[in-house]
Parts: sequence; structure tokens; C-alpha cells
Amino acid sequence: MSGARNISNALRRARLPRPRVHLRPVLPQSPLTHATALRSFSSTPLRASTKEIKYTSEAYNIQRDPKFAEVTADDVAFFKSLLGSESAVVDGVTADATDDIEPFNSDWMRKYRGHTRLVLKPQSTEEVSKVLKYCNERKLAVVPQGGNTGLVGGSVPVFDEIVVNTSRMNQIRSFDQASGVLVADAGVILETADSYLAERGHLFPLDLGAKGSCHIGGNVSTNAGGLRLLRYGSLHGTVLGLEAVLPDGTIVDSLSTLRKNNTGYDLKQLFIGSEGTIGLVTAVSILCPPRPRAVNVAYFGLESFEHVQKAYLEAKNQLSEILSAFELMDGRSQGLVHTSTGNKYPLEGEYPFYCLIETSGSNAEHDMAKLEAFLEHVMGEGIVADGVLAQDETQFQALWRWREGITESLSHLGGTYKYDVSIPLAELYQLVEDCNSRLTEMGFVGDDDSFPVRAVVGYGHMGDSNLHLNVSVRQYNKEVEKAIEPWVYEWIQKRNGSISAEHGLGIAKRQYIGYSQNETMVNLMKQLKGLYDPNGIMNPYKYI
Ligand SMILES: O=C(O)CC[C@@H](O)C(=O)O
Ligand SMILES: [Zn+2]
Repeated sequence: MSGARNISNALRRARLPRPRVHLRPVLPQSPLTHATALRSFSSTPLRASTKEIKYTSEAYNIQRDPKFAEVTADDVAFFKSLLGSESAVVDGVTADATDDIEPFNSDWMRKYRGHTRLVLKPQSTEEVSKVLKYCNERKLAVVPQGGNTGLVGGSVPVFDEIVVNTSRMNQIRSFDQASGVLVADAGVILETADSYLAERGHLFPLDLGAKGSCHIGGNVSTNAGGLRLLRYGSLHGTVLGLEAVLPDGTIVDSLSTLRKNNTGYDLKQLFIGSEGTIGLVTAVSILCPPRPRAVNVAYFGLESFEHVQKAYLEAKNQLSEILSAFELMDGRSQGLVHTSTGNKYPLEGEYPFYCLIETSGSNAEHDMAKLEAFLEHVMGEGIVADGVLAQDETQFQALWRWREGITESLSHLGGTYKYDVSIPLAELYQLVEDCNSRLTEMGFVGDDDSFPVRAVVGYGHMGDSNLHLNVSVRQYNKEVEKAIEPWVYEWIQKRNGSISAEHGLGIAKRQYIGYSQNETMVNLMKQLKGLYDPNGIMNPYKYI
């Protein structure tokens, strides 16, 4: 990378065989704002019209449930009088129909598409309550939708479900400097929340590529994982309370700001990760840590997955409390980023594996001492073949882009079959190798346009044992899909892994929950669904 420093004194002292790791002094107040503009999902029109996307109901042969009513002109009139005309997008039900409903009907991956004719954008919890109560009484099905950046089709309708979009519920309600507790509406964009916190010396404990578009309510409803889970933990731990509306209009006020509250069932947990199937999250209270003052990022090339595992162990042991991310990227994924961005590779040579390590701490000198010791070790022992360390904020962001840009690079190639899985670390990458071999043997992978599969790539959150297996296809193709599914889920089940580590189940994995949850668990989920949503209006046709 241009402007990178020469070998550090520390590395010279260690007399290492020509290491090419370039060290920089830690940026004193380096803000943690990498790659923010990278994936503004829903606002980035990447390809042609959404009308080319196949309807989910046809692609997956799903029948509309006749128990649900259809939206009428009277319903539209009711909602408009309740919310105001500007809070409703209507298509086809009344004479004043508009044509801008399509973005709410399809997902960012252009894989799923519904037929909704009505999108509602309430501005308060009370409005959500009235909307859901009405829908429940009329048996109108509903899909809660935030920034619509999900990757499993959970936030788009399958048929004519009414989309209840949270974009107008976008106020920060309070922030307590001493405790670090933020209370905010569900529709606040993740990046907006983080910028607000940055001004107050704090950090939102979740960060992901879609931060410029996704809503924090959607993050909570899907239990999003992101890039720094290894440091800040899952939303099941950081969310202290939430407010949600049940289908009958009941407002669940559980917006606690307490760290400790040991008074019976922790029911808020049910809304975290249930993907809008039992209620609609309207506000969140979340514990936000102090913003680290010193942040560094290093990018390494490695010769094998065994080397990556060793590097991870060393990072955990040596960097311990300052380690904030350990991300894995295979050579193919980096090749895709290179091709789509045209950016020069960070390292001179090409490697089968790369990893990105971030440290975040409060004492620059202390962090640098640890980092130098770590770099000396992994370079000296030959665990890492080559590497660079960001010298400034621009390089910091540029290095992160090699990781965060993978999803977007894939999106330019056509369709992507995505498998977001948890597997014991030792076998994490084996799934990519096995999938590639299988698809190659079956004649799906090849270099020219006649082969449906362009690439089988693997990357993910090494620190969380979370692999993203992505199969890039020229266009969505049922034969390829059948070659991967359910084979991939059986592969994961055999290793006691999870078929969804962080993206949820949505429509993509609706038939496969049994590969990761036993019958008792699925039955308990069904009972809870029946209790909270007896008419089944919340996010139907999805996983439950
Ligand atoms: O696109 C994917 O498969 C992964 C997206 C996201 O979870 C990531 O880690 O970048
Ligand atoms: Zn991820």
C-alpha cells in the first residue's frame, strides 16, 4: 500500500528474515468508522429493474394461505386516516396507486420478491399498535421491515402481506454518558446511532457492512452478528431492554436500562432473533462501550488454513483484551474484490488465505507493544507469510474494504447462494473445499460462460467460528441450488454446527431449521408463536 512505513525497529531488532510487515504508530484518536459508505444496500441500485426478479412464490412453489384477507380500498382509507397519506405507499388497490412500491417488495440480493400492494410507515409505537391491532382483527398478514438489508429474504413479503416499515421511527430517545446506555427507536440507522455515540465517546456494540442502511430494530430482530462480535458479544448480551408491539396491538414495554434484572423470564430475548414472527420491535435499549482511542488493523497473507488457525490462536493469546476482530478471507474472495474495485492488492504476492486483525484499546503505547510482540512472533515463526499494517485512517479503511467489500463484489456477478454457518474451527474451511469439489465434479464449475457457477468462495468471522460460504452463479439456477441444498445442511449437521450463524432463517432456510434444532425445540417455538400470534399474521411463510 502506498505510504506504508518500512520495517519497524521492533522487527529489525528481532532480526527476522526480511519481514514485510509495515508498522505505523497507533493513531491517537483513530475513529472506528471504516468503510461506512461501502454497502448502503437498499439505496444502491446495482443492476436493472427489480421487476426482473422472479416471484418467491413461483420460484419456491409456495401457496398463499387463504385465511389471510386481501387489502381493500377501505383498509387503505383507514390506514391513511390513521397515519397520514404520506405514510402509505399504495400500488394497485386504489386509483391513486403509485409505482414506487417495488423496492419494498424485493431484497438486496435480488433473490426474493413479493406482491405487496401496501407499505405503511408509522411514526410512533402507538401508531404501530393501532396498525397491528387492525391487521389482526382483519386477518391481514404483515411483514416488519427495517432497512431491508437482510440476506435470507426475511424482510420482504412473499404474497400481498402489508409491509410495516420502521424508517419513520428514527429518534434517539436518550443516552446516559455514565452507564453508556442508549435508548433509540427501531428505525434509527445503525451508522447514525454510531455517529451519535462517537460524538459522546462511545461506540455501538455492533458493526456490519450494511451499517449505512440497516436499522437497529432490524439488527435486533435478526440478532445480527457483524464484525466485532468477538469483542463486544452478541445482541443477546448487549440489548438491555426493548419495546415491541404484539399482533393484537399490546405494547410490550420492556425498555429497561438496567444491567441486572433477575425477575423471572427474560422475555425480551424472544424478540431478539425471532425475525418479526411474534411482534414488531419499536425501540431498543443497548449498552454501548467507550469508544477505543487506539485502533490498528493488519492484513496478512497465509499459506494454509492451518496457518490461519495458528495465527488466530496467537492473536487470542497475545493480543487478548485488545483484539477486536479476526476475519478470514480466502484467495478467491480477494480476487473478486480486486476485480470489482480495480484496487491494487495490499500485498505483493497472492496467497490462498488472508486474515484481517484489528486491535482496539485505550492506551496506544500499550497496544503497540503488544502488537509488535505479536507481529514479531507470527512473522518469525513463519505463521504469516506477509502482511501490512495500516499507517493512517485511509489505509485503515482501505484494508477493511478487502473484507467488507466481498459481499458487494459478489453482487455484481449475478446471483449468490449464501450459507452463513457455524462450524467447529478446525473444519471451518473444509466446507468450502468440499462444496467446490462437489460442484466441480457435478460439472457446474468452470471458467467459461457455459458453466453456471462462477466461483465458490469462503470468508467470515474466524473469531466466532462463523464461515460465509458463497456460491456465485451467473443467474439463480435451481439445479445448482439442488446440488448444494440440503447437502450443505447435512454436512453442517454432521458436525453439530448451525445452519445460520448470524443471518437468520427467513425464507431461505425456512425448511431447514430441523438441521440445527431438534423436534422439541421446534415444537416449543411453534407453541410460543401460537401464544404471541394466534392468527399467524406476523411474517408468514417464513421459517415458522
Ligand atoms: O454476504 C455474506 O454472505 C456475508 C455478509 C456479512 O455477514 C459479512 O460478514 O460480511
Ligand atoms: Zn458476517
